[in-house]
Amino acid sequence: MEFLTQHPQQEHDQDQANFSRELMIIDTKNNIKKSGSRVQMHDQETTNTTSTTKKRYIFLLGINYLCLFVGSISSTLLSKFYFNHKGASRWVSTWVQSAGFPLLLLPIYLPFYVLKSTDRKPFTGFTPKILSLSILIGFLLGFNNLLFSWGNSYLPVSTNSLVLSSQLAFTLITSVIIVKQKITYANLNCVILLTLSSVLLALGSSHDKPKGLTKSKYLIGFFSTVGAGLLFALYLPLMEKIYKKVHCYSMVVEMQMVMELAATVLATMGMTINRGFLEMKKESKNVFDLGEKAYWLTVIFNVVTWQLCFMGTAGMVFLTSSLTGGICMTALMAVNVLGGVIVYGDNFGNTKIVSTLLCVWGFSSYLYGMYMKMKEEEKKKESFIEKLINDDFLQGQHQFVEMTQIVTHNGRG
Ligand SMILES: Nc1nc2[nH]cnc2c(=O)[nH]1
Repeated sequence: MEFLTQHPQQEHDQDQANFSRELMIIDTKNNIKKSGSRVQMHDQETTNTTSTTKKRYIFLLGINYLCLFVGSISSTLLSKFYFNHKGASRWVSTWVQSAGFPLLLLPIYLPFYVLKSTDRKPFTGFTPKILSLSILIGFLLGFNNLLFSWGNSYLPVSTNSLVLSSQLAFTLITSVIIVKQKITYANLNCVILLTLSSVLLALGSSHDKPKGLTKSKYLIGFFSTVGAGLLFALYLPLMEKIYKKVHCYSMVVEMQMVMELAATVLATMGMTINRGFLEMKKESKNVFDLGEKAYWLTVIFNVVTWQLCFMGTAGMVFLTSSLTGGICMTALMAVNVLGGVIVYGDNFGNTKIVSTLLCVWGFSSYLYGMYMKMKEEEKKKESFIEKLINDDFLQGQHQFVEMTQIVTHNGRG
């Protein structure tokens, strides 16, 4: 998708309203420059380009949110499916989170070689700095995946969710520090409501202790989950910061592939050292209670859905901001609970109902705030365009008067 090549360099704004506004203003300015004083014509051109850019932006945003939505819900349900049917390997559940990276070759190569919808050859925009940063962040993501799996496997569901609920608040803090995210009423209100919602969710979850949970294992699980929450809160704004140097969405997918590759190298080293691949074989033959075929299908679907989840997250961060990405992910936690109720018949008590309502309230008020802000920006943009057009028109008139004077003067001479 080459249409987002005009990523503004100086002012990478932190929400999608500003981002699309800037894209449109750049388009507008270019059109105005190109068309000189043919005000009527370029006015039409400007409107067309602006609405096309906006439509494409919204299309891409929709696709990414769909990936995040489908990926997050299905990977959560499938991870639970794996553990419910006696799968127990921490290394396997770490590895499946990144091993699907070759799937990203499809959106990377299809547009250039098959669809021919872009002139940009894949992997051409990488500088050594961007490449090494992608690898570094990939390792960080791999380590996060490991901690996330350890926390999931050692801690009771409720405690794990309770600790993870701090992740969004961490993300707010790190994005203020790293990308200078402004704290507004809308985002603070949303972070507080979603955090409250996750805390309630955790309190309303089952208190089943995994069998054989010793104090030391509990501590390992606790600190793993705290570490995972912190790392993820670091990962989101770091990606946003790097994306300031990225000029198109295609490159975001390519960077994502490099990151997932690095995370997979880490997970594969862990798997090899800890005999994870052998464990996988054993689990498939003797442990998984639905049989070998179901085991491998579960692994494959886990691999695919985790890729959707992470690609959706990266796209959301690029198209909006790290905080909005984090908010969208957290809001999906409540949907994940509903998924558990529908698919596994989990109970849906009062606490979960209140938690879901808080989540819907937090997320919808945030979306409404963004919508209002976008409208305000659009109004500002319209008056800005009008001013540009008028200036352009007046300049054209001025030049015309000057030329007439010269011609008249020369004619007289
Ligand atoms: N730390 C962390 N890792 C994840 N991996 C997938 N989802 C999450 C999440 O919400 N937090």
